[in-house]
Amino acid sequence: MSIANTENDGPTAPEEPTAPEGRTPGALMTVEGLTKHFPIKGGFPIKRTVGAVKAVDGLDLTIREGESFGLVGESGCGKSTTGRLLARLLEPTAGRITYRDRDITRASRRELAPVRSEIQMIFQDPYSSLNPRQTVGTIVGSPLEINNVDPPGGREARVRELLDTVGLNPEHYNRFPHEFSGGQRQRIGVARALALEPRLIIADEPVSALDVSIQAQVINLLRRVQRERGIAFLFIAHDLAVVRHFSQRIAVMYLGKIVEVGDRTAIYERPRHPYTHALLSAVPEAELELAASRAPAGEGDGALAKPSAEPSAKPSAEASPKERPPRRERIRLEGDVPSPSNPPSGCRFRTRCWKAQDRCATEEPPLVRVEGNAEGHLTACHFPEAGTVLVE
Ligand SMILES: Nc1ncnc2c1ncn2[C@@H]1O[C@H](COP(=O)(O)OP(=O)(O)OP(=O)(O)O)[C@@H](O)[C@H]1O
Repeated sequence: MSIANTENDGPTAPEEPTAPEGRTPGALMTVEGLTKHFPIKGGFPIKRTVGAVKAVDGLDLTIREGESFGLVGESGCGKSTTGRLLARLLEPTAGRITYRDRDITRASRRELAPVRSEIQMIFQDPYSSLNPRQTVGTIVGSPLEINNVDPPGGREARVRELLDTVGLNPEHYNRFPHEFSGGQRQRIGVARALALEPRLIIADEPVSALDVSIQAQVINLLRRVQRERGIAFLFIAHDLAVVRHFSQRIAVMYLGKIVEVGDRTAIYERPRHPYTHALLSAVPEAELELAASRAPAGEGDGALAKPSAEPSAKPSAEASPKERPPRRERIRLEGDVPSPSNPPSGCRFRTRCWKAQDRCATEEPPLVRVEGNAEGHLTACHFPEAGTVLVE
């Protein structure tokens, strides 16, 4: 997709997300060995567990205060399940989730109540995620009501303010979801997610169901609220151009596991895992450059990642040809993601990997910093790519 900067970011918006109240940015949520196996039932007349869908299978990651963390991978890799586990909408099979130094893995409903208000979700489908029988005012105000929050000035005033924040007319308070377009409905979802002033928003493919032109507007809205309010985001997507546009750090997921994680520049300019390389090569170069030219500057950003207030079809003028990342070899990934109920032994990607050798079938590669990787750039591969591969 191409990104048009149609959302007004506002002249006073800071360029980088900052932790609110001057707190030092640090770990907000840490996940260790997170696992979710869905049982497969079979047999007649008595149904028994005959297997398991290993949707998430030993995930380690950290989301820092105020950062936007991208999680990408093909359909069926376990991204949505991860998002729902982190929001504690699903019970993990194993592993640990720590939120602000508190282990919330097995927290009871009551213990979770204060955490739930700090962690909000935005869903993919703006049609099914809003109750068609409720007015916009009721939908956006429901988190306030459920949590018994009475903001100064009252709930209605707060909801109207939220509608204004997300670019909707506060006068539409009494309208119903069907009276809005897809993009506007997603804005309603964003307003609802903001109602309790969350610290973390888990956005599960928030623009995938929208028209390309509308996608850009919603992404720019999310970027703006992230920057202005210092909210951490877990941004789930299969589209690498979109994630680059939004996230400072990115994890690439394959069949329930993270295969590579690093800051944006490392992932896009020096991918080491063949799967990351393949995903990147599926995104047209022009889109990556365009997304890069619009991405907010952050740690590890290269010269391409200068924010641009004006939409432009060209890469950033600051980037000399020498500084631009070289073009990548095109790689066509054959076949589908194997079944998570019976993942390949060793490296799970080996059945689709052009570099696979015997060792890949017997030994699972750990997620580690490999030679030549920058700090924080981890790769799970026995035979990592040498860096960016030039075309011809
Ligand atoms: N409730 C469930 N019961 C059984 N299997 C499930 C359940 N939810 C998800 N799965 C399976 O877990 C695997 C991972 O699904 P998940 O939706 O997390 O992947 P994803 O990467 O988000 O893909 P998509 O982009 O298509 O949503 C899939 O094989 C899916 O069929």
